[in-house]
Order: sequence, then C-alpha cells, then structure tokens
Amino acid sequence: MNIFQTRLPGCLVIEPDVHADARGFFYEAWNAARFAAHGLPAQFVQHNVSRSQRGVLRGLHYQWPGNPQGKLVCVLEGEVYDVAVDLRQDSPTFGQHVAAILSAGNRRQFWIPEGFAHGFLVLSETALVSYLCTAPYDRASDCALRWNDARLAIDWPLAQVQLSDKDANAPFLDAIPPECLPRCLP
Ligand SMILES: Cc1cn([C@H]2C[C@H](O)[C@@H](COP(=O)(O)OP(=O)(O)O[C@H]3O[C@H](C)C(=O)[C@H](O)[C@H]3O)O2)c(=O)[nH]c1=O
Repeated sequence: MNIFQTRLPGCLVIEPDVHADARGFFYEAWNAARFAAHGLPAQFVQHNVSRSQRGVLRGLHYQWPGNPQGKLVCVLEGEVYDVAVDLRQDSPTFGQHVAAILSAGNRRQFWIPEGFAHGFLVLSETALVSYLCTAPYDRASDCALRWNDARLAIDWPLAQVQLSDKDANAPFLDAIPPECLPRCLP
C-alpha cells in the first residue's frame, strides 16, 4: 500500500497493493491493522454507495456540529473528479481544496478527514462511488457548500453539471456563519 501526502495535510491518496492474475485482480480496500499502522482510522461505522451518470456533481457536503465524518472514498466503476475542501475555520489551510482523479482503473482511494467538505463530479458514462465513513449519517448536521463558489476556485473539469436542488442552492462560504463551520478536532 502506497500512501501519498497531498498539499492539504491530512488528506491522503492511497494506492492499495493489487494482486492481479489470469482471473482478474484482488486488493484489500481497508485493513484495520494496516490502516492503524499509518495513523488512519481503524474503525468505520457506515459504508455508502452511490451511482451517477456523467456530469452529476454531488457535493460539497460535510456534517457539523454533530457526527463529523472522515471518509475513505474509492470508485468501483467509472471515473470521478473527487474534491476535499478544508472547512476547519482554525486550520491554516481553511478554504483550500485538493482534487484527485479516482477510478476503477487506478484503484486510488482518497482519505478525507473530519472537518472537510467532500464532493465529486462524474467524468465517465456512469460511476459507482463507494466510501466508508467514521461517523453515521446525521441529517440534522448534514451541511452543503456551493460547488462553484469563486472563493474556492475549484477547477471542475466539465462545464455542464447536474445537481440536486440542495446542491444547486447551497450557501457560499462567506454566507456560512462561523458557528456552522467545523473546527480542528482535538
Ligand atoms: C448522505 C446520506 C443520505 N441519505 C439519504 C438522504 C436522501 O434521501 C438520499 C440522498 O441523499 P443526498 O442527496 O444527500 O446524497 P448525496 O448528494 O450523494 O450526498 C453525499 O454526497 C457527498 C459526496 C458526500 O460525501 C456525502 O456522503 C453525502 O452528502 O439519501 C442517507 O440515508 N444516508 C446518508 O448517509
């Protein structure tokens, strides 16, 4: 397993060891002991799966104050442009983002810690996105941030996107009161 730092401390790109043979391939998507040895969560409590067609953009979402979620994201079919935004108001990288191309082909995983907003844009015909979460869904704490907020300057690779109503009307960062923004966890 290779782990790559990104320009946002805490956000990591992980390349699992892939065992290929004449039948296909096998890899361990998560292993508690191995992840713990790298300081990654040894416990997840929820596994999410979503399928979307090209141009669908889901995000940018985060949970706060209840049940902030760390996420281990991977793509089982297709390809997505995956984005994490540091929303921890006391972080030196507040408001900054990092993006990674995740695909069934590159088998890359993206570890996104608590306090970050997460979103992805589907680049392939369809994409099946699978992600483990360190905390359960908490509808009361489910928050959204506008995907095309100029302050974030995310260079989404498709001009036309399909959004949920929630995401199309999500607030801009400047409009989110401080008490609704995450803080660095102790
Ligand atoms: C997130 C979630 C949603 N739901 C229900 C609520 C809605 O009735 C339906 C669709 O929810 P939503 O439109 O929020 O789904 P996404 O737009 O894919 O949201 C996700 O998108 C970005 C990429 C994320 O990282 C989050 O995990 C999550 O916010 O599933 C649940 O029952 N459990 C859940 O954990």
